[in-house]
Order: sequence, then structure tokens, then C-alpha cells
Amino acid sequence: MSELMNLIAIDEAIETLNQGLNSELTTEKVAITEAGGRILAQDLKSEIDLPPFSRSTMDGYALKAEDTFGASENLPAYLDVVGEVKMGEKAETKINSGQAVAVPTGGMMPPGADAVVMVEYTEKMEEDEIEVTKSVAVGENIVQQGEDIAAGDSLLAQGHLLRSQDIGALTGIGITEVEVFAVPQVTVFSTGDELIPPEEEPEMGEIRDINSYALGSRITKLGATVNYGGIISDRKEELITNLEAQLDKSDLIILSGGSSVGIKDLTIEVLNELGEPGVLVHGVSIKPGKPTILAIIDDTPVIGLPGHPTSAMVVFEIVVVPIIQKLAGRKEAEIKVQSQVSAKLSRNVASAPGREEYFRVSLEERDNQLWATPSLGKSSLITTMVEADGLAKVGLGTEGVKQGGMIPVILFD
Ligand SMILES: Nc1nc2c(c(=O)[nH]1)N[C@H]1C(S)=C(S)[C@@H](COP(=O)(O)OP(=O)(O)OC[C@H]3O[C@@H](n4cnc5c(N)ncnc54)[C@H](O)[C@@H]3O)O[C@H]1N2
Ligand code: MOO
Repeated sequence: MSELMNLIAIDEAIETLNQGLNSELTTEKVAITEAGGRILAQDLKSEIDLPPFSRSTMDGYALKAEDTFGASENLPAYLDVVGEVKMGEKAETKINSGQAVAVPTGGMMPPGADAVVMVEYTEKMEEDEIEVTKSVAVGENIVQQGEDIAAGDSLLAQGHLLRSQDIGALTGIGITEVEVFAVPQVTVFSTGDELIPPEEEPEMGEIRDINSYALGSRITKLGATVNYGGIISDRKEELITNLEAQLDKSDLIILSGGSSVGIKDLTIEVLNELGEPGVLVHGVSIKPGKPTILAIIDDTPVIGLPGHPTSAMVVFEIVVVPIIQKLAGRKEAEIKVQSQVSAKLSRNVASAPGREEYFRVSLEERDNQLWATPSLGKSSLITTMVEADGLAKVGLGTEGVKQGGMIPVILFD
């Protein structure tokens, strides 16, 4: 039987693993159409101004603002129309005092003009004269050259997750290829003699595999590639063979089951035998999820999650997500940003002393207030996750939270 667990705090556990990880990540160049959701591996500066010329933001007339000062319905200003800017063409006609040029929304500002009056505030008098009934300020209704992005500006930093708006900004300045970090390859195994693949009919005593698929789906959502390693029986040789086969091909291996103190619990033994440094952490002060194992085998992190499906998913969220993000190259500051809300508890919750506790909660909005109702179901029941909208956290040094107390809730994706 393995030795009894010596629990350590979550942050310390994650830090211990991070310290042992190889920080050199592989990168690759991808077309901008493939770059959404990837992590940038370079700092990006703009070499050009966006927009490359000053543009009107309204349909109207480009003019010198001072020619409209004091203009009103009762006392209009009169200007000579000396030309028209065509969309997508260079504005050539120079404006002098007392002159205006018709300009469409997005059209280039003609030289000499410093404002645009909207067409609604003008009246055509003759073919080449307008009356202006509103005064405009210098710069009004114009986007200046380089106002969006100026040449030399830093736009995005290494480690940033490329979102749709980032992709748009990059194509706006003509960047069609970017250097990104390679997608982490994550292998998932389930362990246990009782487990069978979901497509098979269970005999009495057998249980269909839940964890591989719940975790695999979450891994995909995080932007990593999942390799379904399958089910490993509780035989030492089988555990060794399966792990050895995947170690070189994986950036991270996740096992579930076989992590607690018990006769069949060979995981620790095997992880220590397979390579250096072996098991770094066995037992984390988190509930559910106490029997979590963190190991590194010759540069590949291996994480053993508790077998109970809910416990496995909770530990995945709290411990594995930041590790996958780190392996993906995501920068520290962004990793901490989780989609989190603050909600009022609809009933008292008592928390395990000395453990950071996570309750599955369902959320409901009542009277402009978000209320969290904790599930009291066992961590062996996957439906406690299905019914939940998120995880409410009760910190290490807290005995519980009273009904009506505020609590942070990490939202499920
Ligand atoms: N005497 C003690 N017993 C247990 C303790 C303890 O401290 N003392 N801890 C309990 C807690 S808490 C947890 S969590 C589990 C952890 O168990 P293991 O990580 O060793 O996992 P198993 O024993 O293999 O499985 C536990 C449970 O989960 C089911 N399971 C496992 N894998 C899957 C899967 N892929 N899909 C669906 N269900 C799975 C398995 O059939 C068991 O029912 O230990 C407690 N016991
Ligand atoms: O630690 Mo177990 O993971 O509480 O259910």
C-alpha cells in the first residue's frame, strides 16, 4: 500500500509542477485564416498607419471648420463646392477657405480640409454652392491617419490568445501570417478494471468510461489536441506499456482513477519508476480532488486525477487548465483571467477545514441579483456537473459561507 498523502496547497502544487516544466516551446508559422484561437509566439508591431490616410466617418462635405463657426439655421454659412471625393480613390482637390468637397463615409479627406459636416446639415443652393446650418469643430467626423494603429505601435504581445478582433486588426495592417506556439498534444487515459468503452454493453460490475470523454471534450475546447489513449486495467505492466508508448508523443498525459490510497493504486509506483523526477505532488488540499498526483517523467508532465467523474472535472478546471495554458504558451496575466462572476448563496455551505472547497452551483437571476444554489450530490455523480453552471470557491482558511453571502463562481464554458 502506498504511503498516506501529505496534502499541499493548490497554488504551491501548480507552482511545483511549473518549475519542473521545460519552458522551451515549439512554434510554427500559420496563415491568418488559421490563427484564430492560437497563441501568438511573437511580439507584433505595426509598420504602417491604419487608416493609411485621414477619412470621413460621415456622408457630407469636407471643409475648413472655421468657415462654419457660428453657422446655424438662422444664419447659415455659404460654401462653394469645388469637387467630389470618390470612394476608394485619392482625394486630389485642395480646399481653400470658403470651399467644400462632397465626401462619402470612408472617403479620403481632401488636402486642406479639417472637418466634415454631415449632409443633413446642408442644403444645396445651386450646382456648386451649399448652405451649412451647423458649426463643426476641427477634426469632427474624421478618423485621422494612424488613429486606429500608428506605424511603430506595439499591437499584440507574445503569449496573447488571438481573438477574432485581433485577426481583423492584423489583416487591417496587411499581416497575413503569424508565428504561433504549437498546439499542445494531450493524451487522456482512464484506469480501472471496471471500465469499458461507451459503445460496449456493461456486464454487472462494469461501468462505461465517462472521464476520458468529459476531459477530452474540455481539452479540445481549450484549443489543445486530445489523443484518446483508452482504458488501462489495474495491472502494473499495462500501465507501464501504455504510458511508455505515449510519453514521447505527448506534451501532457492525464490519467484518471487509481490515484487514492489503496491496494490497486499502482500509479505512484509506476510514475516513479518510469523516469525522472517522477511524482512531485501526491495529495492536494482541494475538495473534491484530494488524491491528485502531479508528476514529470523526462520532461513530460503527467497528472493523475481522482476517479470520481466530478472530482476529475473539478481538479481539471483548477489544476490542469492553467498547466495546459502554460504549455500552449499563454502569458501569465491572461491565464489568471477566468470567466468568473460573483453570486449570492441561496443556502449556507460548510467547508472542509484546511481544504479549498469547490461546490457545483446552479445560477439563477432574481431581482437583478445572481443567486448560486449549491448541489449537495456526491462527487461520484456526473449529473451534479450536468446540472451545474459553475464552481463556487470557498477558500482555504474559511469554515463556510452563510446564506446571502457573496461567493466567486467560475463559469463552465
Ligand atoms: N478509504 C478511502 N477510500 C477512498 C478515499 C479515501 O481517502 N479513503 N478517497 C475517495 C475519494 S475522495 C476519491 S476522489 C476516490 C479516488 O479514487 P481513485 O482516484 O483511486 O479512483 P478509482 O478508485 O479508480 O475510482 C473511483 C471511482 O470513480 C469511478 N471512475 C474511475 N474512472 C472512471 C471513468 N473513467 N469513468 C467513470 N467512472 C470512473 C470508479 O469506478 C470509482 O467508482 O477514492 C475515494 N475512496
Ligand atoms: O477527493 Mo474526492 O476527489 O473528494 O471526491
